Amino acid sequence: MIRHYVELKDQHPHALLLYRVGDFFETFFQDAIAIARELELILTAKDAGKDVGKVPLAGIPHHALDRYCALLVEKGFAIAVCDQMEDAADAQGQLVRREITRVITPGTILEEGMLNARRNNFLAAVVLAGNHWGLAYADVSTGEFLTTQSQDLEQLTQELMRLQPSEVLFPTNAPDLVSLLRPGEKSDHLPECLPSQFCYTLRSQAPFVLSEARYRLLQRFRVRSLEGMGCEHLPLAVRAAGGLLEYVETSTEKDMGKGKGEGGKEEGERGKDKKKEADDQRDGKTSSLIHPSALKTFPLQPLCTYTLTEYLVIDHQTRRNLEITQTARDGTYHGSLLWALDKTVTAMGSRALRRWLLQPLLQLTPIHDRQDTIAELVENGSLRQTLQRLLKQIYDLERLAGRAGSGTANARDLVALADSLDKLPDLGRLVEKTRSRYLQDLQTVPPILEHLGQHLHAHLVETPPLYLTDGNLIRSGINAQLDELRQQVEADQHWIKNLEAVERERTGVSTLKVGYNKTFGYYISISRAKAGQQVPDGYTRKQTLTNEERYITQDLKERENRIQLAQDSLNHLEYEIFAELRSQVGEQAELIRTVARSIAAIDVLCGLAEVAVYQGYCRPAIAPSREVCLLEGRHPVVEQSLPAGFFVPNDTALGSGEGAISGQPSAVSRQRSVVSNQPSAVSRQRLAGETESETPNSELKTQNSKLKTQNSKLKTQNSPSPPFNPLPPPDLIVLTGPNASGKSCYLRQVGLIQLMAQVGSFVPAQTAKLGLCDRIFTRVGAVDDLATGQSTFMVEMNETANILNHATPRSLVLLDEIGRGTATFDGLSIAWAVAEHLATEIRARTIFATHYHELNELASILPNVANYQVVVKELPDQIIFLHKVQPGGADRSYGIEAGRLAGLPASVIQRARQVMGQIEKHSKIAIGLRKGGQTSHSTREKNGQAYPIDQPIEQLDIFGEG
Ligand SMILES: Nc1ncnc2c1ncn2[C@@H]1O[C@H](COP(=O)(O)OP(=O)(O)OP(=O)(O)O)[C@@H](O)[C@H]1O
Repeated sequence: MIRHYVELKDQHPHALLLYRVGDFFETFFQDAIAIARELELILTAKDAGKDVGKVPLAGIPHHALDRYCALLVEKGFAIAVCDQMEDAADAQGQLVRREITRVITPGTILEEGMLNARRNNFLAAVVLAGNHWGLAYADVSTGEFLTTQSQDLEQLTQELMRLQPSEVLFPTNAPDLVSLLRPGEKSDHLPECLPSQFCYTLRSQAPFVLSEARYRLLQRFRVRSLEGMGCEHLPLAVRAAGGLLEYVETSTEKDMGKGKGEGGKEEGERGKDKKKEADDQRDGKTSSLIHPSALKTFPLQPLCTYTLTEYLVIDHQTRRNLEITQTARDGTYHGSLLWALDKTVTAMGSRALRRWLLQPLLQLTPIHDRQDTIAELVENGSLRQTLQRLLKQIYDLERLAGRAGSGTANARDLVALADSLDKLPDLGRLVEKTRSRYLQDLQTVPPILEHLGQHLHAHLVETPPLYLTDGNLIRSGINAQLDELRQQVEADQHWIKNLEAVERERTGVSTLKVGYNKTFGYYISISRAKAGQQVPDGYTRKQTLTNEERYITQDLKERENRIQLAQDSLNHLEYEIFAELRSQVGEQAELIRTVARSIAAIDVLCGLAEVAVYQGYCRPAIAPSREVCLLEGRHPVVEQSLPAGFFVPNDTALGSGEGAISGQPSAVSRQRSVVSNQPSAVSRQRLAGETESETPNSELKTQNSKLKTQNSKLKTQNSPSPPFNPLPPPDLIVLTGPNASGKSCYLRQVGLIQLMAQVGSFVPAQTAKLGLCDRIFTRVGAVDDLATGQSTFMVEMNETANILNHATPRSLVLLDEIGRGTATFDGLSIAWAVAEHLATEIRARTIFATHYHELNELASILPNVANYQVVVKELPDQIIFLHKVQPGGADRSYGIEAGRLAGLPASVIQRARQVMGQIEKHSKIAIGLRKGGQTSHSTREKNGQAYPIDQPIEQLDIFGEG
């Protein structure tokens, strides 16, 4: 047995091998040590013979296989399940025949209990060629199969972070090709651009070679060219997709028992195995893990090619900072944007919403389509509610179709699918008179699906058993042979039922009974007292118990055999009829999934309409401009977390000019860019203490005033703009305010509203006018990244560098404090330079929240910068947070007050106040900057750059009085 184990292990070295021995799935050697550690099981030892000695052993009870497998897969292990294919008794002293029945890897799960209904389970494949890359991904449970190709490895990392694949295939020339690298495991064969938190399966290069990959795709989808799939001319995308397909196809081949090993099955033995499967399942012996005789192949949808530029780019940091699908603090769903918006009623809808939030759109038409549908569902509340009631009754069609297509659906799955298909005509009628595109998509139900639902109902009983080989799946009146067999079994069972009365009368033994047990089958029992007197004619003793004797008769045995045979034929026939039904469903898997996607979209839109109604959202006007214009905007998550009416809404006005969107700068932006060519000079002059009237560049001034006029004109045309500030909307807002006043909240609210608008959702504001943006960047208080050995400050600088290198005038940049992790003046200088660069060189729409009040100076230097502050009310002993954003800059942070509220000892607070007094009195830099350069600055040249220097700074005497 150990030798067989080792042989199998050699064939599946990347997987933990669970080997059925009686009631346990055992593991030996390293696998035993691994599962004992991972599952907290007891590690024992087994004697493996004289030559080997004791080997480590750990096992799990057979009935708990699914649960333990789910745990292991979640931890990133692959598992090979080796089951017994015959009873130990049948083996007659030989080694029991065993086979690998299923190989599960994190990316190829189909088992319902192991999948999260509300999110996709992606398997990805990556191909690299220098700085270029190809990425394909598939969800084998829902059939999605996509591929793309691009350059810039950073983008690849970001795309993988968006997908969060459960397993990534990577071709390499590594000698150890079969190993599966668990999250965090390092390998020399993995390039740095592949994030280490995923599971990697190293594959050979062969299936990823272009010709091989292309051929496989052509074969699979029965096409002559990949043109229709959009990737004929994208070699890296084709290679990744072909390599992924090969993995999926070979995993199923393996699962089908095509692998070598002791138990390679002959065709003739299949029937016997089915019977064995039936027996085992009846006895509750086997797990519900997909059986090899059932698993065909994963039905994947035709390959789709996508480009990264189709969607709003949200990098991983921004996804985390905006808490789109999980909170930044503890990674929970509760408290995320998804949580606030998810009012879907189906698993398909929930998965779709997650996808939509992670891929906001860049094109106006699809955004308008979604908005139109939400608007219709907002207006027509009764339609929305009836739709949601109906949607609730629809099961996960995407995954049910997948299980049918892969031959793993059970009868309950098909009944659920039929019930769901039955609802389609009702859905169609309900949306008959609707106007918007998504609702109209549901108007026509493909007749073939309507018929399929009826067909399934006509064949399958209402509540079939869980196991397929137990019979009682198919209704009577469907198949003549089935009816005949059933009648025969019923007649024989009737005969046995009557036997007790007949035999009592014939033998005169009134206590005679007819019974059944698994070992002996049917028997006649007579109490021992009576049996002692007289054994009736034709009775053969079979078993003696304390109080009774058990007999059989020839007639009874014959009937029993007939019942058994008929029942076996019956179960077999039912299974065959069922399998035929299942493959009919499988043939329609693609069509079912198309309908499922329309249903999922409607579910999402109904949910978004519901949130819009109950939370009072508005439909944003989206235009190809640079505007962010919000009246009474709110944070969608914080608002829902606070009691009704507690959230303080705030206005936002940012950015103007249209040209940047289309790539053709408008007059306004052209003029602004003239300004942007000169800013450093201006700011340097300001910093150097020159007043505006002394500015030599009078042309610049004229440009600026023209710009202001144009912007205010634009603003009037683009009403409704909030009556927020009479000046043209700035490109950069410097946002100051005390600790905990609401700066971060405001910043994120603007980002989330922009994102929601590009998802097509209504937004939490009274009115909203938003330009399409190409990227949202955020930089929010960093934490040490110990894993990569980066300090807080370095993480912050990396993130800032990324923003400055990639932001465009179409981007929205949200900066929550920069430069905090270093010396105050270093930090302030960096913050200043970053803000200046964003406002003048990049001209991205930016909100810069900061405690460096000195940055307020920028607004008086640069025309496209404005100051806002979150105001508080100061009482003698405390401050009251008003959470209101208003024009102007705060001059204090009330940090010491925040410390007092947090419970710092009174003596520390008092001392801090004293120290602050001293610093304020003596810090020339701070005072100088705050006074807007009115103090005597001078400039000097260094490396060709002008920069300000202050009067020599006095040594601060913060410990004394003077
Ligand atoms: N507009 C608002 N209405 C009601 N409550 C708000 C509002 N904005 C923020 N808050 C509340 O105030 C708390 C603090 O807000 P936030 O974290 O945004 O402050 P902050 O100014 O960024 O503070 P710090 O400078 O210390 O980072 C939030 O957790 C939220 O509960």
